[in-house]
Amino acid sequence: MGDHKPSSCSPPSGIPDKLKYPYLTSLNAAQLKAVTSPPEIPLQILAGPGSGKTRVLTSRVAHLVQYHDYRPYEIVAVTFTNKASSEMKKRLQVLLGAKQADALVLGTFHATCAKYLRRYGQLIELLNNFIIADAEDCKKIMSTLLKSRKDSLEDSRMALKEGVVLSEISKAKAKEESPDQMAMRAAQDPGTSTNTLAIIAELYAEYEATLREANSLDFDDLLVFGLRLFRSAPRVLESCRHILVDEFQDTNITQYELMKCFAKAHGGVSVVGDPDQSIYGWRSAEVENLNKMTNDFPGVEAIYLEENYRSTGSILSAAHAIVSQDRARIQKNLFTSHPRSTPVTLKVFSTPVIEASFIAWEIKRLIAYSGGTLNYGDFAILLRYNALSRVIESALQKDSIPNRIVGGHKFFERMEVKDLLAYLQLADNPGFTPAFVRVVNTPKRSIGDKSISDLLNTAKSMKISPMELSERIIDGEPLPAGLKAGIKKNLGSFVGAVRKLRRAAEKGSSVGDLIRLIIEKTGYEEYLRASQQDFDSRWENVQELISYSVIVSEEQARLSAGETSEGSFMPANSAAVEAIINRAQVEEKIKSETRLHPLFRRQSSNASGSGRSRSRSTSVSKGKAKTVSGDDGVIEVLSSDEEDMDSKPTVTNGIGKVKEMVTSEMVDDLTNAAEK
Ligand SMILES: Nc1ncnc2c1ncn2[C@@H]1O[C@H](COP(=O)(O)OP(=O)(O)OP(=O)(O)O)[C@@H](O)[C@H]1O
Repeated sequence: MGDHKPSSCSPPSGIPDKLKYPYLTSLNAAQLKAVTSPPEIPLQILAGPGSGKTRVLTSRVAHLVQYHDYRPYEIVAVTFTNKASSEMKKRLQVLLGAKQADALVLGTFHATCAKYLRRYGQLIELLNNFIIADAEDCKKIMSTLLKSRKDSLEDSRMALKEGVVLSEISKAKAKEESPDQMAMRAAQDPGTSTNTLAIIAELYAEYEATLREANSLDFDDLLVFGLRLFRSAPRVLESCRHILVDEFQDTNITQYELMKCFAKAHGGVSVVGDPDQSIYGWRSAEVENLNKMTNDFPGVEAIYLEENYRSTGSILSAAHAIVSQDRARIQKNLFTSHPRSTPVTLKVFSTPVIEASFIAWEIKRLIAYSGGTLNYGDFAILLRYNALSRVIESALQKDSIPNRIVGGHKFFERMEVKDLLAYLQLADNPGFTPAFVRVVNTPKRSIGDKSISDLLNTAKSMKISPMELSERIIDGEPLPAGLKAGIKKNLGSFVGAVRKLRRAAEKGSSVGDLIRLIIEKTGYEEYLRASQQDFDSRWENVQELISYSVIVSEEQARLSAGETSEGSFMPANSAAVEAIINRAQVEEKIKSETRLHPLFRRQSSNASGSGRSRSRSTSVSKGKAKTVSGDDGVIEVLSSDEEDMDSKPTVTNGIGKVKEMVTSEMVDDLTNAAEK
């Protein structure tokens, strides 16, 4: 650690006169101790939720200025988000006045580093007019790099997406790992995913070169280059006498190193954090930084803020009963002067379905009990992971409780669920074009938009389905005019997978086994892993779909016991496939009540269908599966893509290109199948 330089104005001992420093009057004893702790003693403020840490942090800054006579520019205060820093600034403007508050170095780690790099970047050969590449810019760079490797990636059946590669690069930068070091890591650990890592390391090197050529820094570079600057020219931080870090539990290795650089000149450091609230492990946060600080800064003082001003006593004791089971946890005992109030209820259910029904029932009960003071918008349901939403969505829908998934899609609207259902639909009904469009190139098989539109156009002119056309091509029929010779090779694995699926279905494989077969024959798991950042969550959805199919199959078996299903395509499992698809359809029905998809509108106005009606609609009624009257049960499974297209303009652009080449009916199909 750097040498301690005594503060120019040593603090008088004891607690200052509160009347002279009004911000001290609203603090409790622990808060007061934290705010007035001598600035040269490294300080950890361990603050529980709702214990006033923002108040303490801002008061401490005010105290450094007003009591210890620090110049505002000698204080660096780092927050985790821009929102938090503007909130802090507002409060400091009140405490110190606008002029002094504006002179503080206040912002996120990224913004603070950017400030120093603009001023001193030339010391590390960085032009000070560098451009900060935002997420969209980075995606474009990576997309160009991936395109230039398209053939080799396809040869090795690798479907790398920009987001996945960028996320790996970001993780590497968070721990100061260079492209060469990443390549070494890949070489040391052989395996399939390591092969992917080796390619990512190469892309990382190319990505860095592209950024440097354009005099650009991405967000992570701001930290990496900041660190480089502060290490090679520590004098630029001479003026920093005290650094304060908010949400310290969420700092990563690079941010911790930055903090050390800021504290080096004068040793003044205060951090506020709560290890119990560390939620950014997935973004390289190192809760260990709290322990590291104890070693790196001798004499660290820890002050605990344990009085909670936000929650009732019951909520606090329930929370404590849970977190205190972590033996390695830094002990904190939150208390509150609020009453205990209504106890927290813990209910244990024998099945997820019963649990979900209870949740729906309880919401209705509480609304009725509140005499209208509560409504649906006042309830939140937290889930441990995404895949759990399926049962709960189902229960809420049964009880007509309107709901939305925050920050994601409903279960049956999720990409992976729709992909797998589309394969089932295609095996079941080869004439169903939207399913064909959705999965003919999923996972990637080098069948681009142009090839798909050629297939659709040719099939239409031959009055057959594109699936049938694909099968004929694979069976050796002469390639119709308008199709490129290479298409046969690329269609091979797709047709093969659909046929295997169809055969298994005819033999009566369960729906769960059919889904497993799709995954195996198409390499869907590997595809998801390589193309989706949130692979784990998506894979859980796949597992949930399999579990759901088992439940539905059992229900269907009970319902149709004793009935024969003569002439149906998949005798043993058709009703289950239907029921799953209809479940997705019901979801869509609810959504389309307010926003009808064009394709759905057409179906509604022409219920007899346009040749896309399901070949086995009879088996639905036989199996007594829940249907939506008058609609083609399958069309709607894909129609929720409209929402995805709204939110992802690049996809719309891609579709726009295809639209020029196909008929309007096909456009609807393509529109339905577009996603990602
Ligand atoms: N000493 C105090 N006396 C009365 N109210 C207080 C005191 N300290 C904090 N509060 C109140 O407690 C609430 C939480 O404060 P604050 O937002 O500063 O907490 P926090 O610890 O930053 O919260 P979070 O859990 O969001 O991190 C606020 O309404 C604040 O006004």
